[in-house]
Amino acid sequence: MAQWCDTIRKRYPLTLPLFRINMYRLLNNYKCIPCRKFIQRNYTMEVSHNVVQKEPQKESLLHLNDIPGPKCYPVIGTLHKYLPFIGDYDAEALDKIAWLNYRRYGCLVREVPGVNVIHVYDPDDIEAVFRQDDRFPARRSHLAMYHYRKNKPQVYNTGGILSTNGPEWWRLRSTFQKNFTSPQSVKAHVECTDDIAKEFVQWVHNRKFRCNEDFLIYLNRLNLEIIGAVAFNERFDSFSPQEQHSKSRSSKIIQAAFGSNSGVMKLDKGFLWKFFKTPLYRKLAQSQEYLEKVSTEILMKKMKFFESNESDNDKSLLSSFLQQPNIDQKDIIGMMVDILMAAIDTTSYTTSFALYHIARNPECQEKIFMEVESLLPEKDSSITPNVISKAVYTRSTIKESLRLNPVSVGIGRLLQKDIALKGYFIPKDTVIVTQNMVSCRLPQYVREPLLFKPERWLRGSSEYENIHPFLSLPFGFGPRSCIARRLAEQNMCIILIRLIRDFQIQWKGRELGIRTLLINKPDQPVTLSFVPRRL
Ligand code: HEM
Repeated sequence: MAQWCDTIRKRYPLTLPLFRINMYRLLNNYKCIPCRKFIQRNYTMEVSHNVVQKEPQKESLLHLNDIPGPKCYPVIGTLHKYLPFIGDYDAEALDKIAWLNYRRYGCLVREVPGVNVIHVYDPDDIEAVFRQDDRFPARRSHLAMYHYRKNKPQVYNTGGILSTNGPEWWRLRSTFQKNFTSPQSVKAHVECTDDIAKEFVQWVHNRKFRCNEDFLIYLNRLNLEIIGAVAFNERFDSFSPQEQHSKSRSSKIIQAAFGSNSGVMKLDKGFLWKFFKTPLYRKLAQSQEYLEKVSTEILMKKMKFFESNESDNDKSLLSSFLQQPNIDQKDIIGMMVDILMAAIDTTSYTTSFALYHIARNPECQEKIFMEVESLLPEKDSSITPNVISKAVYTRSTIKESLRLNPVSVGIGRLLQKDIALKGYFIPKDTVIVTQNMVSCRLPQYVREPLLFKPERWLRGSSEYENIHPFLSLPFGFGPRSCIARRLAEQNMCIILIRLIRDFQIQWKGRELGIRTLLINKPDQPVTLSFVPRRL
């Protein structure tokens, strides 16, 4: 204890002058207990990180309610922080709130927007959260969508893989993931993805972009085409003039995927939709209905195709789903809707940020080009799984872009067991949000964290850094992590290789920030220019 007090007295005047008076008052009044709390909150790097406890001893730990955070009132908890005019938190700027919370309260923060939510910033603690030996890791999210699907038993068996927890989630996950995760089945989609990427590059050549156009619109269309082909063996013809119309099928799917995703977090925080159909709930329901309709049509078509025994060349995920014995049509419809919801915005936003960083870092762009040129000496050489595995620099560019701009600020978990973090007792059923996006930008974890440096991920490079494995988790972690990680990384790699092989890309906008709508959306148009390369 004496050593801890010395640590505070030595370091505190330099680092936290504003809290000086309070600190000494606390030390005098409570001897070393506040000292312990203080260190737990602020100087956690110096305290033992051995936080993974098999059975945390509740009596010797601090209470959850003692975790620092915004003031909590009866009934409304900390929701007042999000109220217009009264609160200073903006629900579409969760990254900024996370910064504010970190600076105000330290690396473990408690908010109560209806339920206890603990924000975790230290990668050692993030590891402790994910290393719990859960059979069925759970999230408390997509609550309204779960409610909507459970009230439609004629269409769905469950709330779907995104929103369902427990053994029912595992039934879906263990069945569907076989086709998503095995390296062989993912590699089988390289050829068709490359064909679509080639068509897209040709379209960009012909299109002659104006500098103020939002490239995201077209990345959405591209990713709809790719996921349509890979998952359902279905083309949407999204780049045809008639499909560019806002009432076309492809436009409506893209709108419905966004309409489903964008309301999730606000609906999770609210509860009125449980009693009557609020406008946001109605928007979610309409979006889900449209995705259901399209999925059902595609499924029916595919089943007829199957019956006629013409499906031998069909390598789509849907074709393999239809051969699974322990799922039925309703499970498949749920999964198809989840795929449409989860695939388009995530991959398009991630690719937008990658292009943004690459365009703003010409040296990095040149290195990618050199790599791509050596792998594809002719522009129309095919991309193969071998090319992707050798595109090491391009892949580290994607990794670095996801470090700075992950699709979600962090990962949510509903604790399945009691745990201890930083000397606090965190009971089962508490919601944890790991704040990876903020932590990834902190200098104690990454050197020059705001610089875009793919080399920091490259083993063998002089700039390689041994980054904590739980710092950047863009696809989550463990059995509940993104089911399509390999596929998404492969798709992005193919898109980048194709675009950079043909164009020099320049950024024409201001600094790109995010709107946090479950999936972090660029906060302004993605304005790029594409200068064709001569070679
Ligand atoms: C760059 C692209 C993508 C990123 C960054 C991403 C990221 C994520 C993250 C962070 C999660 C939550 C993981 C967790 O809780 O541990 C997740 C879950 C999920 N993702 Fe992705 N994703 C991407 C693309 C896709 C695609 C293309 C699909 C579908 C084809 C997809 C389908 C899913 C599904 C179904 C889940 C829920 C898994 C479960 O709860 O068991 N994702 N994704």
